[in-house]
Amino acid sequence: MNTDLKGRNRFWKSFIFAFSGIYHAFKTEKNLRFHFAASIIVTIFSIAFHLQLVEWLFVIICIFGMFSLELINTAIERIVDLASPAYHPLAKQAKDVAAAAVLCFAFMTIIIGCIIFIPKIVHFIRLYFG
Ligand SMILES: Nc1ncnc2c1ncn2[C@@H]1O[C@H](COP(=O)(O)OP(=O)(O)OP(=O)(O)O)[C@@H](O)[C@H]1O
Repeated sequence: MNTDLKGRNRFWKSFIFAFSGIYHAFKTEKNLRFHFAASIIVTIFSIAFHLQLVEWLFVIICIFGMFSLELINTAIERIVDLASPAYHPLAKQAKDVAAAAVLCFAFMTIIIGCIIFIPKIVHFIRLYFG
């Protein structure tokens, strides 16, 4: 019973720690705030264009995937700053490779966004202005 309660406390505490991580990253990383603004705009467009279920799934994967990668990138930056405050070529590689992972995912989201939204935007323009 006692260990049950301890386990449950630990479970909720891990949520609180995770949310404080999100809060810290949001406060300090302007890229994360940019992604947040972009994801709100994409969500508004998704609602306006009445996306199909599969399209919504791709949009959700892109939004949350981007946030997750950006948070991991922030964690790597902090670890590198802690381990190597002075310049070191390995510290540079670690930060640059982590940033490259974010960039790769960002390219993927742009391609998926173009595949989903360009035909809908073209259809909209033809319907109302063509
Ligand atoms: N300790 C270090 N040793 C070597 N190169 C570094 C080190 N710290 C940063 N760099 C290089 O400088 C770049 C910018 O690092 P900086 O810490 O200013 O920004 P960041 O933490 O990578 O990104 P952000 O601006 O999103 O916080 C890194 O991508 C890396 O190439």
